[in-house]
Amino acid sequence: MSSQPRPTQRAGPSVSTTVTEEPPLLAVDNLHTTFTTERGDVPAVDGVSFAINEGEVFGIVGESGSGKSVTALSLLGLADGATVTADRLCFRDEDLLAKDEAALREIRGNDISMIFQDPMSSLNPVMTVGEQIAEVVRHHGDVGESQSLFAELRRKYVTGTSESSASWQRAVELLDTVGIPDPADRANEYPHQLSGGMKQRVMIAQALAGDPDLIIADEPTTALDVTIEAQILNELLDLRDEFGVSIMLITHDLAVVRETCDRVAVMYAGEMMETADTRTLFEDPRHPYTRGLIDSIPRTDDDREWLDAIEGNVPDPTAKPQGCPFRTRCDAAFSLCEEPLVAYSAEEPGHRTWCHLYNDAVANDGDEVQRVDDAEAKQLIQEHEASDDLVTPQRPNFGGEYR
Ligand SMILES: Nc1ncnc2c1ncn2[C@@H]1O[C@H](COP(=O)(O)OP(=O)(O)OP(=O)(O)O)[C@@H](O)[C@H]1O
Ligand code: NI
Repeated sequence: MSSQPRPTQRAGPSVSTTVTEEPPLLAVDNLHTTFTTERGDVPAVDGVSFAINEGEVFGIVGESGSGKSVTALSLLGLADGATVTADRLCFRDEDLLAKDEAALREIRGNDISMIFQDPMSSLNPVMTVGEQIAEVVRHHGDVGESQSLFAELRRKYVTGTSESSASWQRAVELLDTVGIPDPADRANEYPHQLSGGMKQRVMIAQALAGDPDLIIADEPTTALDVTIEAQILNELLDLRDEFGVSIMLITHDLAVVRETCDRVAVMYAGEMMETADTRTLFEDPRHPYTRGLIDSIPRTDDDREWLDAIEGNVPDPTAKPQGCPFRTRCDAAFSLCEEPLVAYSAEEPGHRTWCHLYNDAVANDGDEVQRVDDAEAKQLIQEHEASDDLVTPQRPNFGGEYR
């Protein structure tokens, strides 16, 4: 993005990026989210698989319209008007698809929190920020204060939360944790009294109040200038280091990914293009789409226009080319690209590329096809599809029944 301060580069993934003994915190296998609209079905997420480990910062990156937000919303039952299916959608060993709305609400309050780009979508403009956080703290239930409806309404409309109460003090502590100066005073302010960066911090504090294991942050810094962005991202990384919370970071900015994420999934048109640990993705990008995204990261301050940006746009989900959805914009497209996509594993564990250039019957120099045996390649694709192992090499043994 620019040479302005960025979060410092962490020394590589802090968590094993490969096969873990423990089941992942979140396991998503073959997720499909289809909206039913007047103009027909919109397959916004079309067969996405990934896993997030404990304490990991996992990035999802892709251009606008690639299905990042819908993926996140689908995990928590928030994709209104959509049908969500998956071979597996598990938080720890719990099947999220089997949960009803009340159970999902509990999970959203206590296990998985979401932070959005626009803080005002989650902050209440007529409540002080301390009040809003204290409410979440009480709901989480570890301060022993009454959370009866009457008590909450009385606090909300009459007394306010007492500043000597444990929930208020916890709220102030959380505001301090996320780097808000003078937190005791700030707690008494309303959202509109705070700058964009401070509002975003309040949202993070609110997300933390339920003591979650996973924070899903959807473009949390996109609306902020780069300096504030760097601070907020650092704040998020500190939370991971301090509390071991896992973070799913959604962004269209690969520069942000490079400096914050342990592992990353590149999405395009509702599908996976490539997954790898972050260092591998930047050192050895395999998918032409990933290369295009990396090439379009501005290198200097003056270079803000994305000179090498990939031409064209993400196709509408209703009008995707069959086979690889990227092929119509891809310089390396060749005869096989109309065949269904499968994941090809690279040498580095967990590095997978959904691109037929990496079919064993294709000889390529990583950019261009040198030779292809079509019949053999198609055969391999079919065998590949049948072999679930290749698509999810880390598949843990849950032993449950999943839709
Ligand atoms: N409620 C909805 N009804 C119909 N289509 C939808 C709905 N929500 C999203 N979509 C479509 O799903 C696709 C993916 O959208 P999504 O918001 O997930 O993209 P994104 O990767 O988050 O993009 P951005 O970077 O702009 O936030 C888009 O084509 C979008 O138009
Ligand atoms: Ni989005």
